[in-house]
Amino acid sequence: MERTGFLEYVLNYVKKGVELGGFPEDFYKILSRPRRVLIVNIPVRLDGGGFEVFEGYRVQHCDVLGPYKGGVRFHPEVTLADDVALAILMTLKNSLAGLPYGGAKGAVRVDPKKLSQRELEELSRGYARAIAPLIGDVVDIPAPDVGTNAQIMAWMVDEYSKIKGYNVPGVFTSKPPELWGNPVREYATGFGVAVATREMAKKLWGGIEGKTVAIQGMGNVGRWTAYWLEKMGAKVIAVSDINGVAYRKEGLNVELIQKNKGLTGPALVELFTTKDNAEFVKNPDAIFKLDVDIFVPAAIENVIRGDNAGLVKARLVVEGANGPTTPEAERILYERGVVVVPDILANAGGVIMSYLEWVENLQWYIWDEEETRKRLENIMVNNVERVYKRWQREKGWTMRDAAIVTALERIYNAMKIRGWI
Ligand SMILES: NC(=O)C1=CN([C@@H]2O[C@H](COP(=O)(O)OP(=O)(O)OC[C@H]3O[C@@H](n4cnc5c(N)ncnc54)[C@H](O)[C@@H]3O)[C@@H](O)[C@H]2O)C=CC1
Ligand SMILES: O=C(O)CCC(=O)C(=O)O
Repeated sequence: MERTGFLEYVLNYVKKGVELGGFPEDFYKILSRPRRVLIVNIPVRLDGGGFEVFEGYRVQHCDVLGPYKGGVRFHPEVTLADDVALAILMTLKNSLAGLPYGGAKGAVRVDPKKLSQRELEELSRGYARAIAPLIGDVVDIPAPDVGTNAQIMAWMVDEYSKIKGYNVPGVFTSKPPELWGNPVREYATGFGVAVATREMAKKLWGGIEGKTVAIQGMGNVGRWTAYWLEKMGAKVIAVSDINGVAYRKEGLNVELIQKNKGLTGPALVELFTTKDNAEFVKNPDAIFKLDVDIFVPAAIENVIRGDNAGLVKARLVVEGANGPTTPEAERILYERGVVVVPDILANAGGVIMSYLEWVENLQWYIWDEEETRKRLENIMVNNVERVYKRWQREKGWTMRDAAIVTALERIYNAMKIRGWI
């Protein structure tokens, strides 16, 4: 497997965590490799005739704390090494959140936007069939990530249930509310990012009210972060996607997100410029340089790098995406006094909500939306508080160091007590 920059960066962060936490070197040796990797090839009959075969993966990184858990990415450029990096992040994230889960991640090398609805369904069902021997509701529980959504989870859970011959609702999470899902999961990651931002804004400035925000990426995470941050009193003045940035100094009309639930990505950015008088800046990278209090990268990994970290004007960066900040950028931001709330803390709302949905599914029980959101919010608030306190105690550490060491402690203790190390 060829290592990508992303995997190198994640391993670099883990290695630093193992050193800072005073763990034995063998612990790093174990964590630096996934327990199991499955490579699959999925043939799909194309509408125009003929077949395309798509390569996919399911990486199971570590299950010391419980069943493997993590999303599935549909992206044309995703590699096996990226998937390993994402699976390692899931092990850390699930540990930090206090969930009874290990870490995993899946991926298919495909641009889902280029498939028809029928082709997408065939691919999703084909992927579920291909990984079926290695997953299960107490074994490995996938969910959405970039390029996948609740409809895709519905096809996958249906396919898996057909193989088993009975309904298995808990084998995939983030399903539609009509099919064993919980309405909170659709916005859970963005809601969690907003809660983490609000809690950190209280620490830095005494509150979130009136603080200006720029958000990169208007997919599932970005758009719901914008929605909830505005509800909490922040002023979202810029949002971006691959084609460019929508900017309005007085604050964007974020209600448009709720009113146009079907729209995401570039289409949503365009809506702000046509319906909300926002200025459109054609260069998507303009988002980094804006004079705002808070910047939320919520698109993809490796976007804040050594070459642009110096341009970030925000005092607080909250990682909605997984792995958006490279180690070099992290050092530059740290030296400039920019606080970075790390991915494994900030975007854990998605998997925390997945856990709540899974608990409902295993018991065939249903919680209502308000009750579930309250549970999610309490867990997020407690987790931010725990990591913040640890960070304050350890001079010279970044907030990521504090989060990773806290996550590693739980994993190490479980390995120790099980006799694995
Ligand atoms: N969906 C979830 O529940 C969770 C997602 N994440 C992470 O959050 C990030 C976003 O995920 P989703 O919102 O689910 O994906 P998504 O596929 O719904 O949206 C991603 C958006 O980012 C845009 N984008 C890609 N590159 C960009 C760039 N350079 N500049 C601006 N926009 C760009 C895409 O066009 C798309 O609209 C990923 O890193 C993912 O791993 C993390 C935790 C949970
Ligand atoms: O909800 C889940 O299990 C997936 C979450 C995920 O993939 C992530 O946090 O990156």
